[in-house]
Amino acid sequence: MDPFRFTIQARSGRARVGLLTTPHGRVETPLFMPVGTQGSVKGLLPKDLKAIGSQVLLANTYHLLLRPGPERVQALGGLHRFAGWDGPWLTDSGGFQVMSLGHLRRIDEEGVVFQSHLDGSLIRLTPERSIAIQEALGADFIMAFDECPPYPSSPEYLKASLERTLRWLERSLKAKTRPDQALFGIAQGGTDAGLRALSTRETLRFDLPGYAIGGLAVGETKEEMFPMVALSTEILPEAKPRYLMGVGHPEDLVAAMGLGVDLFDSVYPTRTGRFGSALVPEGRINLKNAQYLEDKRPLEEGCDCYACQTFSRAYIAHLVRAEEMLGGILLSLHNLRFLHRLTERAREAIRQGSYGAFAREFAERRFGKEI
Ligand SMILES: Cc1ccc(CCc2c3nc[nH]c3cc3c(=O)[nH]c(N)nc23)cc1
Repeated sequence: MDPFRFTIQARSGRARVGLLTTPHGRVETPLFMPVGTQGSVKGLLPKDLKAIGSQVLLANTYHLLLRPGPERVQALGGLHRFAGWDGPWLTDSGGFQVMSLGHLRRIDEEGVVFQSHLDGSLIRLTPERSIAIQEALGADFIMAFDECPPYPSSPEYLKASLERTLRWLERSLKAKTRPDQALFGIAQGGTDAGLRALSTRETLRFDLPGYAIGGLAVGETKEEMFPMVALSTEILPEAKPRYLMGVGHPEDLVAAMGLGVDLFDSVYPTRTGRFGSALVPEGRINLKNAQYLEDKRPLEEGCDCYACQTFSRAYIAHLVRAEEMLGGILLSLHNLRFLHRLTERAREAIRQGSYGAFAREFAERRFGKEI
C-alpha cells in the first residue's frame, strides 16, 4: 500500500481538506509546518509543539550538513529519534539556503560549490549528494535539488535555470533509494507566467507523491506572487498535495488555501516572536511598545495557548524588555498556535462548504480596522 496516500476529504471552491498518510502518522491539510532549521524549532519543546497542534516539522539539509553532519544524525537513529519528534519531518534540499546563506562560489550543471557560513570551508552540493544527505537524515518528505533563482531575474536566466532544475529533478529521482520517503518536485519559473506554466507542466512529467511551488516568497510583491500561485494550482493535479514554500503570513495562508494550496512553511511566526511581536486577528502587536506594560489582557482574547491562558501582555512586554528568553519562547508558542488555529478553522470551514465566508470574516478583522 502506498505509504504516502493523499485523499481529499472535503472541498469548498478550490480549497480542500486532505488526509496525507506518512510512515510517521496521518496529517490533515491544509497545515502549517514550523521551521526547525537545525533540527530544533527555536526555543520550543517537541512536547509543546505537539500540544499546540504542530503536525510536520521542517529541517534543513544545508545546516545539518555543516553541523552535526548527516552521518552523525543517521548513526543516532535519524531525525525523528535525534530530535525527539516522532511525527513527520520534511527536509529542504539545501540549494535555497546556499543561495541565501552560504557564500555561493559557483553554480554549474554539476551542482553548486559554496563556502560554509560557519568555517568558510568549501562544500559541493549536487542532486545526488542532496538526496543522499536527506536519506541519511531520514525525513518523510524530501525535496528535489533545485535552484531558486534570485528575485528579480531576467526571463533568459529564469528559463535556463528552470531547465537545469528539471535536469536536477531527474538526477534527484534517480539517486533516490528509500521507498519510505516521498520526493517532491519543485516548480520554478519565477513570476513569469509562461515560464511558471512551463516549469510546472515539465515537473508534472515526473509522477511524484507531491509538488512544491518554489521560486516565490523571495521578495516579489503579493501582486506578483498570487497570480503564480493561482496558475500553479490550476495546472497541478488535484489528487496530489501542493506545498507553497516560504509562505507564512496569516493573510497569505488564507488566500493560498483558497487557491488550493495544502502545505505551508515559514520562519515568520517564530522569528517575529523572537523579535517581540505577537500575531493577532487584527495583524501583529509589538510587545516592545510601552502601551502594553499595563495591559492585563492576554496576547489574544480567546486563544487557548499556554501563553494566553497564563500570562498578560504586560508580563510578556516586561520579559521582552528584560530580554528574558521566556519572552521569545511564549511569543513563538502563541504565534505557531495562532497559525495552527487558523488552519484548523480553515479546515472546518471547508468541511462546512463555507470557505469563502471564512476568508471574508478573516479579511474584515485583519484589514477592517486599525489596531
Ligand atoms: C527548514 C526549511 C526552511 C525553509 C524551507 C523553504 C525554503 C524555500 C523558500 N522559502 C521562501 N521561498 C522559497 C523558495 C524555495 C525554493 O524555490 N526551493 C527550495 N528548495 N526552497 C525554497 C524549507 C525548509
